[in-house]
Amino acid sequence: MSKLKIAVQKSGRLYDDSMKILKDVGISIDNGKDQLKASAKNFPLEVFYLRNGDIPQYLKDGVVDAAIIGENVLIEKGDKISVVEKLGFSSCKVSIAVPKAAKYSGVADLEGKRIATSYPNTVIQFLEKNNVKAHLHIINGSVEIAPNIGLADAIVDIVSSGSTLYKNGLKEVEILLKSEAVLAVSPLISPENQQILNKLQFRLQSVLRGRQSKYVLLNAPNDKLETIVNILPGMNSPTILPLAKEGWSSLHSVINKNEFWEVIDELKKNGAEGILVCPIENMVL
Ligand SMILES: Nc1ncnc2c1ncn2[C@@H]1O[C@H](COP(=O)(O)OP(=O)(O)OP(=O)(O)O)[C@@H](O)[C@H]1O
Ligand SMILES: O=P(O)(O)OC[C@H]1O[C@H](OP(=O)(O)OP(=O)(O)O)[C@H](O)[C@@H]1O
Ligand SMILES: [Mg+2]
Repeated sequence: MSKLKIAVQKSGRLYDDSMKILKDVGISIDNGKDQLKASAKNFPLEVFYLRNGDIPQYLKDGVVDAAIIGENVLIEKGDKISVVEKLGFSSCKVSIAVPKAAKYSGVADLEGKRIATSYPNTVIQFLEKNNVKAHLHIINGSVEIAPNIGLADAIVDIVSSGSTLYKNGLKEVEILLKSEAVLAVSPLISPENQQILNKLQFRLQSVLRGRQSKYVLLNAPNDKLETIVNILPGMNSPTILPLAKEGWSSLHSVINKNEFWEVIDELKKNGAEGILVCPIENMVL
């Protein structure tokens, strides 16, 4: 039987969350990452542990059928590779930064300047779009140090919390793109493996939906139920069950996890008691 070949980062920022999401969709992987290749026990899947930066080429060549990869890397070197699902972790930006004291009033200020980066294609595209000519200095890591050692006037690199920029005396001046981990697919995937990918994607979607939502249970006097239903955002058809206590009910529903905390005081003020908020593992539509 055919197996879907999926690449994940061997080690680095994407590794833990990639393995976690595969585990959460119920796939258990046999071997440790030292094997470079491992089979799933209970799903037709083989995992290849690779460098994030090498994955676009493996996808293009059809060496792997799919990958969990940083979207920014695909934008840099993944033409023809399609993204089928955003996975909601490893969020970051690819930004231009300059020394804190430097004057910057717009992209035109980069004309003739030296820019250090590990993402040359992304930078070239941005400069061309803005009709600016600059000199690129391509380096593989520790890009933020380049202005301090006199190697560049500006950098383009990943920014997340901004602390690396801060520590190196730099300020973010332009955001070129926003990125997160994604599920990408090879243009050469076979129809048979596409079927397996569809199954995997279905499971991923149910886990991602679950991660976005909370299951809420609360008790309330019957005469307050209508008000409470109206307070809860995006509530669709809550379950209402009578409690043993006369005149009271229990109300159950699923709500977006970001919305719940905003209304909790309102709920309490309107008579809700014993509020429980539980995680959801899977939400199958
Ligand atoms: N500070 C960060 N915060 C959030 N996400 C990040 C951060 N740095 C990188 N990422 C995301 O995680 C991906 C992997 O980053 P990481 O630094 O682990 O590997 P890499 O050096 O880019 O790749 P390779 O596996 O080829 O060594 C990046 O492509 C980006 O999408
Ligand atoms: O805005 P921040 O939260 O500080 O994150 C940004 C930093 O994180 C990444 O480096 P990483 O730590 O992955 O090291 P690397 O250069 O070895 O990949 C990236 O290259 C930036 O340097
Ligand atoms: Mg890194």
